[in-house]
Amino acid sequence: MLTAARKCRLALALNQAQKLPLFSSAASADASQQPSPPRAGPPPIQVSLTESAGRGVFATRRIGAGELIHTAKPFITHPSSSALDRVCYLCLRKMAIRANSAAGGSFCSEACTLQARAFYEIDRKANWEEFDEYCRINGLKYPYLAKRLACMVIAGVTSADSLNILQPENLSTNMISEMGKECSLLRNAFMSTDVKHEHLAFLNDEWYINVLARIRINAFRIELACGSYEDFLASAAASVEAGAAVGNAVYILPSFYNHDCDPNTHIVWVDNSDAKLKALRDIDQGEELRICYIDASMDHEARQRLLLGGFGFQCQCPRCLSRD
Ligand SMILES: C[S@@+](CC[C@H](N)C(=O)[O-])C[C@H]1O[C@@H](n2cnc3c(N)ncnc32)[C@H](O)[C@@H]1O
Repeated sequence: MLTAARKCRLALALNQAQKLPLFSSAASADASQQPSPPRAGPPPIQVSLTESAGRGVFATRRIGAGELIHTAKPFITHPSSSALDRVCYLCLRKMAIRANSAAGGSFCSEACTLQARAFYEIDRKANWEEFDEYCRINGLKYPYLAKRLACMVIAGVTSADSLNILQPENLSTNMISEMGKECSLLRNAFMSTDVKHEHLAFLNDEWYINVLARIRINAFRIELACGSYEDFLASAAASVEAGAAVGNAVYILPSFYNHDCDPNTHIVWVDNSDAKLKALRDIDQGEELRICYIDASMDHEARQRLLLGGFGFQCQCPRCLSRD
């Protein structure tokens, strides 16, 4: 049973989420048929509390196997360092490597240029040498998502608390103390620019730790699938090109999907960071939609270890309970 206070908190959180551009449209496509054009209207899902895994995503009607449930726009993206000169700064679409491409990244389209212009300008003002070097030596990727979010906040395109709706990871004292260094490198990079100090007031250790705790548990590694959008609709689970990782991204609605080692839903990226959620089998109205956070081909022990270490929960899905 939900208490009135929990219902109220959930309603507030979802109301906040609905103000963000979470998804573009829902589409219907049976695996055996030609893909049909995207259908307008809200996707057939809702976020509600689960029995034991916090919030989750539930079907509001029967969803057929192969159906594209919805497409979600990312809230924050960042290219991986190896892909910086070959993917779009904003949407991570692959581009031809250009000899004269800007050091801080370039864009695939006018639309991406316009959408990112304000925070791209902030990004380009700062000297990232020390920050990049620290991340490179320590093999860190998530600080780049925090850096992008900081640029967006400074540019005024989002608020400093915009990720608070997402579940945070419980961080160890060790992790928290290491984050202090990352935060000071991030802050120092902006301090050397003409950004007004009052616009940097949010950028303290507490903000950084809160943001990283959410990014660590909710960020997706973006790997583009082989083939076209039609291939994606027609196949059960699109395959991924070798070395296809183009970056990382944080979404709002996809972050509410819980994990299952035998999932009924699959998330793929076809040509950019727009996430496509597709039903892997028939899903009943009211059933929870779950994706797999890890490589489902691993054995039971390895899956449990990874989920506990990386996401902080002991998987109790039917497959794990049967020790498969
Ligand atoms: C990406 S979030 C999913 C949404 C989350 N339940 C929420 O309320 O925001 C991942 C977190 O959800 C919980 N979770 C996801 N799948 C789970 C599962 N199969 N069993 C238990 N907890 C799960 C864990 O706390 C995990 O760290």
